[in-house]
Amino acid sequence: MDLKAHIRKVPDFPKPGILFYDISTLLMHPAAWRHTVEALGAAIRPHEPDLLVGIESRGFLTAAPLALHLGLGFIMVRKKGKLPGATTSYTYDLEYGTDTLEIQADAVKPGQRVVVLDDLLATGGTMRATVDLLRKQDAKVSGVGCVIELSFLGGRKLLDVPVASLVSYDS
Ligand SMILES: O=P(O)(O)OC[C@H]1O[C@H](OP(=O)(O)OP(=O)(O)O)[C@H](O)[C@@H]1O
Ligand SMILES: Nc1ncnc2[nH]cnc12
Repeated sequence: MDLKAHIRKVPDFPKPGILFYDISTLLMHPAAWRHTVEALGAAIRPHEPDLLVGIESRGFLTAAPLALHLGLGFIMVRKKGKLPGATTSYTYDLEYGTDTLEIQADAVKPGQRVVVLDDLLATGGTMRATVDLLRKQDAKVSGVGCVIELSFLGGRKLLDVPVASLVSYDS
């Protein structure tokens, strides 16, 4: 299956000069989306996760069906202030300013193996911050996965765990 044929490229979104890789067209094609979920499942199963983690918001679309497919629980990592109850948070640097991600404090038990999913890996900052957040909660991050990797941005260099991606763009 040619997944690239189902990923729409939108020039100058959300800012001039950015080429946006849009999974909306992939989500609208059930056969291609099923293939995507199954292929990600095959790629991350060897990491033997106890739980899957999705990063708000497009990471939820990726991780939640995959968790059902693999028969695993699913955990949300959200932007600050969205999760009820006690949370663990992690603040990281952006090009300008900072951002904060949160997880519910009781979501992962110490030592549990987790795999983190997102739709797309670009600079790797979001994925790296999520891995650090999970480690703050003593989770064992056994790998990460994404549908799309923008390899020219070098995101995987920020990560010290195996990275699975289904399609890669090198420019
Ligand atoms: O590797 P990075 O440079 O950190 O970029 C990748 C992140 O950017 C996008 O999310 P975005 O912040 O646009 O949020 P969304 O999923 O809610 O659209 C994408 O879904 C990843 O989470
Ligand atoms: N070029 C891009 N397309 C879609 N999502 C992104 N997240 C970060 N960079 C992106």
